[in-house]
Amino acid sequence: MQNPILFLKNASIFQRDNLVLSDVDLDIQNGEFIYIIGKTGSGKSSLMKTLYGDLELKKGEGGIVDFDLKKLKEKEIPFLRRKLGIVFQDFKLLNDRNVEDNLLFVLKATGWKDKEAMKAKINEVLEKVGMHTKGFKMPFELSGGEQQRIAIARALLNDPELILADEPTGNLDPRTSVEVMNVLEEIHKSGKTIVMATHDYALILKYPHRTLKCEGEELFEVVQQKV
Ligand SMILES: Nc1ncnc2c1ncn2[C@@H]1O[C@H](COP(=O)(O)OP(=O)(O)OP(=O)(O)O)[C@@H](O)[C@H]1O
Repeated sequence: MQNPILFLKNASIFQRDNLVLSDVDLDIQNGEFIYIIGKTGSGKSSLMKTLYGDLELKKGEGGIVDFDLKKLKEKEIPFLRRKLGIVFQDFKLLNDRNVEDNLLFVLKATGWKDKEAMKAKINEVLEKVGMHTKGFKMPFELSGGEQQRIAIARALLNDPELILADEPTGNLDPRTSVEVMNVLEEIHKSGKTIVMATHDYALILKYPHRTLKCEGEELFEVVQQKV
């Protein structure tokens, strides 16, 4: 078997000094789509934050896209995040500039210089999420589902191997959630690995994938019927 794109071994997840999850063992292979489910406060976001370096891995071992989470230094975090695409529940678009400039901002911040290459990349990611005609729009002129699609496009800018999506449909109505989920499914089919935290059980029944549950300070795999 190849090296996992993401693993945790005997890991404990903390918020400050409070233990949120203990003895977490996790192995995710390239190309998988994984759900992390669990009630509010069960630790889904804390787990995701540990994976993108927002919370320190204080106990246990962990690796993600060739970075050692245990040894991760503050100055390495931006480089880790360039290899990840991160999608949040609340989109986090910059409201003072249009869609294209939101994407341009990220490209420039991550070292892109060539204007034509940046333009082509922006078109490519907008095309992928079906938003290529909306580049001139301001974020507040878009619906929630459209804003999330732009946020997904933004996550794709640096060709990440792995996408971490924390409740990406949490602010969306059921129909819009399905639209956004279809976009994530397409991205998965193109070969990307996706880890998605959600408490939307309707979605995971409609789009079944390996599912891990946070409960009682533990993370364990569940079969769909018991979800
Ligand atoms: N910044 C913080 N400081 C201290 N404790 C926190 C912080 N953020 C979360 N917690 C606590 O950590 C635990 C896990 O929270 P977390 O946000 O990971 O849960 P969650 O499963 O993502 O919940 P939700 O579905 O509501 O987002 C909770 O008990 C929460 O109160």
